Amino acid sequence: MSSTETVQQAIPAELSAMVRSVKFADGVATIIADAGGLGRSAAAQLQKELEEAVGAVEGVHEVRVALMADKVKRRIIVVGSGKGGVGKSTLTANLAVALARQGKKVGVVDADIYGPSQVMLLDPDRGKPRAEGNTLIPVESEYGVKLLSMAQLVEGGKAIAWRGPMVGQALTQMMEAEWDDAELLLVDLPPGTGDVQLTMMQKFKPDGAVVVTTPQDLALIDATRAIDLFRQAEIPIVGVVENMAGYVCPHCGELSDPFGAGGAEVAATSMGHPFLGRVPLHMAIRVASDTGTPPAANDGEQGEAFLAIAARLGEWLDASRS
Ligand SMILES: Nc1ncnc2c1ncn2[C@@H]1O[C@H](COP(=O)(O)OP(=O)(O)OP(=O)(O)O)[C@@H](O)[C@H]1O
Repeated sequence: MSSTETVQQAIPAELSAMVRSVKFADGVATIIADAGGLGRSAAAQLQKELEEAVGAVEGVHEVRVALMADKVKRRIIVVGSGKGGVGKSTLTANLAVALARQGKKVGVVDADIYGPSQVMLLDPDRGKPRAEGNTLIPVESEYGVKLLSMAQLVEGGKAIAWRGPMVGQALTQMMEAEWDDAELLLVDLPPGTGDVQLTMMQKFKPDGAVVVTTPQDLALIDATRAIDLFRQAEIPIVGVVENMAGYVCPHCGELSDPFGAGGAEVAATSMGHPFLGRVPLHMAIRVASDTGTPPAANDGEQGEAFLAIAARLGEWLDASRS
């Protein structure tokens, strides 16, 4: 006759430390195990091994395994800009890679539904996300960053002409994907203040927003508008980044300021928000980005500005941990 004790004895010694309770009644063995700290596949393996070991016990007709997992406290940081083309996607990809290098588990959501560019930046091999039921499984980029982008879900080169509700659904599917152990989601927003931003703020309440601008007056005015939108939605502003700040001549290395200089810092400070740093306009940044090798993945000069801004974001995340 099988009993709770015989079921317990059937559990392999190397798994028993994870088992919290075992019950056996009417042919059904119920096991509760602690899968905290285990990744998705290790947890699935633990479940399978328990089912096999206990299922082999005479008199056991059914094995029910319940795994307790650590609840990952996942935070959401959106990267926005008032205006297109200021380098929001480039910054998002490089911040993600830099934070992953610091040991953070990071996911990137490319919410720039109409002009997704994270695949080119982070996963030029163009992996396809899998789906389990209705849940998407993000692609693992080679930089240790998980990625979901509309570009993975639609055919390359096709224009995306969606209406508001469809955009909201696509965003929701990406945000509610199986992000597993990711503790931080960086969301690359489309430029401006449209449907995606509103859905994002109302439904997912980001923990903070990074606003990117270039030094031109027009970009700064638009950035101010983006900051205002976040402020109205009570999303804390992590800070402002000035991209394309100063042109580094690829021939002589001289720095000039075709778009002006320092405007973003002045604007951020006057609104009472931190200035996170500036990234120079450098041809090597564009070339590296276009070939899917974010400068922050390497120790070269072009990655330095991104690494410094990522460190500031990391400090902000640590300081605002509840
Ligand atoms: N600091 C930089 N130096 C050189 N090129 C840059 C820099 N930042 C961005 N770029 C280039 O500028 C272009 C626009 O950048 P990116 O796509 O990141 O902007 P965006 O704000 O996300 O644009 P969109 O509005 O299309 O989403 C890209 O070709 C990118 O490689």
